[in-house]
Amino acid sequence: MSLLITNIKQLIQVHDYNTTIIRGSDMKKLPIIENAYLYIENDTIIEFGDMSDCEGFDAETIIDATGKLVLPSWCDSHTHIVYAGDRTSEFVDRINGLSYAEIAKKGGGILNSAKTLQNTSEDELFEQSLKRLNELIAMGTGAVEIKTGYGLTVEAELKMLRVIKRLKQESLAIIIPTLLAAHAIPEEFKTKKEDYITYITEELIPKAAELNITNYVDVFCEEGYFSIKDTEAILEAGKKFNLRPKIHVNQFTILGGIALGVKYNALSVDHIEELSDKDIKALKGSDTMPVALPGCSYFISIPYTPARRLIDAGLPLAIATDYNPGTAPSGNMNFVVSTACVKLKLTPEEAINAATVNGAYAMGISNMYGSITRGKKANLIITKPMNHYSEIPYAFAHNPVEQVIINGQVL
Ligand SMILES: N=CN[C@@H](CCC(=O)O)C(=O)O
Ligand SMILES: [Zn+2]
Repeated sequence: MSLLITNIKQLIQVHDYNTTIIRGSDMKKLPIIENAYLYIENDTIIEFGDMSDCEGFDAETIIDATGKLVLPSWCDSHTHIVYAGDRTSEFVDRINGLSYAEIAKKGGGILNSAKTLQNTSEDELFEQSLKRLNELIAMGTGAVEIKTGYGLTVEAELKMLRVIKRLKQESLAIIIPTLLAAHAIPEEFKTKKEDYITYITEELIPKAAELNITNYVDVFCEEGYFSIKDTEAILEAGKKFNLRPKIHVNQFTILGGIALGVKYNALSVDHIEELSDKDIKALKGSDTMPVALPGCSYFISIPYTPARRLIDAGLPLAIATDYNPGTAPSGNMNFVVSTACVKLKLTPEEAINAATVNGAYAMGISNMYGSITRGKKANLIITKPMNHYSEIPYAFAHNPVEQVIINGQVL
């Protein structure tokens, strides 16, 4: 199967060499070719260049992209899209002034979603999740991380993992599963949190590892959820099964989760609505990607990640949706890219780098995804007609995506 895309107004995120992470001031650069072509064989990018050099390709399919842009599809490195039902009643509570903690206290929050998921059949959970997955693919996402964390029992967490595995089998999208058993303390463990930690470390993680579906472990390191000591015990247990951390940190309070994540060589530390100079120091020189989730800040009205401080300190940054029923019920990466510009003060170049190469890095797949590079997988967005990539974040809440290509297949 071969595909030639011609007359591309701007071919975006073009790298001759395998770029796997973009840091600091380099995030301001977004390499493009104006009036370009792109040639794909099967699932792989074979060649690209100036339209004037587009000769000798005998492609089975030709797409004329006159007036349109082509860029790598979005890499959404933080989602919780496997959930059951919704939490619309909490939405109204929040409008009426209740905080995330207050809503959780009155029986809402993660435990509410866990109860619903435990009572939902595996098939039904799969159907609901597939619908969300297809919606976000249509909005330009080609690779997505999906967390467990609404099970909170061995049975329900494994059910979530099996659903993620099925999504992986049935969808063209690249799916990276993460085990988030330490998402909240179940009601029955409320007065004996230590026992839940033991349950996770001695039962849940070993059983989940047996399924061989995930390479990552997550913890909600936050006041009222999992302390630094709890988080360390879980990361230590994960390490025995080669599960690399991708953790929730600094969403509401700074507990020291960033330094702990770096100590355990976390692939990413996510949220960071709160940030100290000590956190920045811990991240410097590490292989850990900070991830901002502006959709969550928008939806529950908490501070936006101080992204400028991270990037201006020479660090990389990824952005993701955090798609979940409680704090970010949207998988629209176009909105995230726009919000990153408007609220996090990223330039369009920085936001696109954060949502492509660095998003792929935060899923451990940036050697194959996230940029237009010969030999990398052909995961692409063809936009609607527009003049410049800045229009993607500028026209917020518009859908800039006309066509999505995943692993060389036009959807
Ligand atoms: N904060 C922890 N986890 C999710 C929210 C989960 C929920 O409220 O259902 C987040 O990333 O925001
Ligand atoms: Zn999350």
